[in-house]
Amino acid sequence: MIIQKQYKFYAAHRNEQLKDKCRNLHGHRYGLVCHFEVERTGALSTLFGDFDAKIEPYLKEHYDHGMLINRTDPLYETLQDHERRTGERFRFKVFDAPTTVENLAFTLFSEITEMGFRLAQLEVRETDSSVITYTREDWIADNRDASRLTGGKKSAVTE
Ligand SMILES: Nc1nc2c(c(=O)[nH]1)N=C([C@H](O)[C@H](O)COP(=O)(O)OP(=O)(O)OP(=O)(O)O)CN2
Repeated sequence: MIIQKQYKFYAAHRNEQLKDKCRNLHGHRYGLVCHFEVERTGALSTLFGDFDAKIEPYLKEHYDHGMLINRTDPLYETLQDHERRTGERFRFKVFDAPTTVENLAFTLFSEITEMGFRLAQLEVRETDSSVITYTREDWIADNRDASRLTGGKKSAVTE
C-alpha cells in the first residue's frame, strides 16, 4: 500500500554553474509529495501523524527559510565571511554538489529514509511548471555512483 504525504518549505538557492537566470540568487516554495510504502497490519498502517512528527520539524530546522548552497560556490565563502564579521547566522543547507532539484531529491530521499520510512518515490516541485519524480531506482543508482550528482567529481551531498 502507498500513503501519499505532502510537505513544503521555502528556500533560497542558485545554480552557479549555469549561465542563465538560475545563476541569480532566488527563492522557491519547494513542494514535496512523498509516496511511502507501508504494511497494513490491521485497520491502520502507519499513522499519518507519524510521518508528520518526524518530517515537518526536520524540514523546519534544516530547510525552511534557509539557503541551499553548493560548498564549492564562492558565494558560500562570502556569506560565511559575513557571518564571521557580523555574528549574524544564516540557515545553510550545504550540498557537495550543485543545488539542482535532482540533487535536492536525492538528499531528501536519503534523509527521509534515514528517519525509518520507505519511500517508493518522491516528487519535488521547484516552480509552478516544473516537478521531478524521483524513484527508488533513481536513488539506488545515485548511491551506487555518487558522481552522477556532480557530473564527475566523486563526492555526495550534504550537511
Ligand atoms: N533539470 C533541471 N532544470 C532546471 C533546474 C533544475 O534544478 N533541474 N533548475 C532551474 C532553476 O533553478 C529555476 O529556478 C527553475 O527554472 P524554470 O523552470 O525555467 O523557471 P520558471 O518556471 O520561472 O520559468 P518560466 O518558464 O519562465 O516560467 C532551471 N532548470
